[in-house]
Amino acid sequence: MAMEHRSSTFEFVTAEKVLSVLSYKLLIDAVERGLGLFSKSKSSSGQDANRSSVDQPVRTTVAVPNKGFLGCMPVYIEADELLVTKLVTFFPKNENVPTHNAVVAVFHANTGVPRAFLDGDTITTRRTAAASVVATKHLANGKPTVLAILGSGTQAASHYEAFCETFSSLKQVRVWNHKPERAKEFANKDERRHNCVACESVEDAVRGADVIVTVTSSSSPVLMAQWVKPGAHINGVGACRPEWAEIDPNLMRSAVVYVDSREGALQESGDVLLSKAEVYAEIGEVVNGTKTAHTDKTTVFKSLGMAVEDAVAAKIVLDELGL
Ligand SMILES: NC(=O)C1=CN([C@@H]2O[C@H](COP(=O)(O)OP(=O)(O)OC[C@H]3O[C@@H](n4cnc5c(N)ncnc54)[C@H](OP(=O)(O)O)[C@@H]3O)[C@@H](O)[C@H]2O)C=CC1
Ligand SMILES: O=C(O)C1=NCCCC1
Repeated sequence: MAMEHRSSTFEFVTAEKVLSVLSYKLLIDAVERGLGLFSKSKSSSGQDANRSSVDQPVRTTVAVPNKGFLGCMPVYIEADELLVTKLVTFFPKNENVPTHNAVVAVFHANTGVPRAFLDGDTITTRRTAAASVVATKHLANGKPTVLAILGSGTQAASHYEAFCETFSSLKQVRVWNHKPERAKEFANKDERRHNCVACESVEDAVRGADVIVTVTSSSSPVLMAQWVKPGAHINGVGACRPEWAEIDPNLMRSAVVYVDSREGALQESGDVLLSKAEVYAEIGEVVNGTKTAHTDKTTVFKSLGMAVEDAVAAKIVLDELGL
């Protein structure tokens, strides 16, 4: 559907179209490259021939008191001539409508003229799981056989899909939710029941797990240090406000902590700020080979979500649809 915009036209890409082309196979490679470009951009000087320019400020947010917030996430990726911004809302108390809603706007980088508007929900859902997969590929200690997912909402579903598709070594996925019936519903879906079990407690879910994903809207820790197997890898995906946390501060302090953006984490992540944990590296630095993947230690990838991930996802959609 083309929309008139002054003398030019731009496309509106529906949720169905995004879903039809945004495969994890394409996305995981693209997100990995995007994370690398983002971290390389800041670590090299303007004189460096290998410099890769990514201009991505930390997300700005406006709050709707007692309800949620609107986040604005712009980025320019010079190497791909991508000028993109996502607008995303998070209203955690929503019932019967999604808690996250997003649109992604893509502009022509040479003129600034709008090029396309994309439904942003699948982009947000899938690129976040793709980022966790990338971190897990680099940081997990060997091939994971047991995955624990804390939370049973939209991100739980995308992480289940992306991890099962990527890690053929997985034998069991355990899911916990603060409302146990929802964990059971999640695990009993036809396409999941062959390898997915619902657990009554977080401890039962994470005991012995190789990889743990926290995808809750909790503002206080749900994952405690004493339950985690030494050497496990944790993807901390929720708790995107400076006063919120999902992970025990003791676990944050004792693990090797990786983030998507150091600057973002130091402004937005309660898990990092409240625990005063040291941030060892950006995951993009590991991708670039400039920081070590401490696979033998307990590792946390604290994900907050970045516009660079949305932009590379939007590029896949536009390329695949020939727009
Ligand atoms: N890092 C990133 O890039 C991104 C992070 N996120 C974050 O990931 C998290 C999950 O997002 P999403 O799956 O889309 O959200 P959903 O609303 O779909 O799911 C939220 C989950 O958290 C559970 N939950 C709600 N309140 C609590 C609580 N107090 N304690 C424990 N669990 C709770 C919900 O259970 P129930 O429904 O049964 O109440 C549900 O299982 C959120 O924090 C979100 O902001 C999201 C997008 C990107
Ligand atoms: O990156 C995103 O998109 C989001 N991150 C944190 C929660 C809101 C959406």
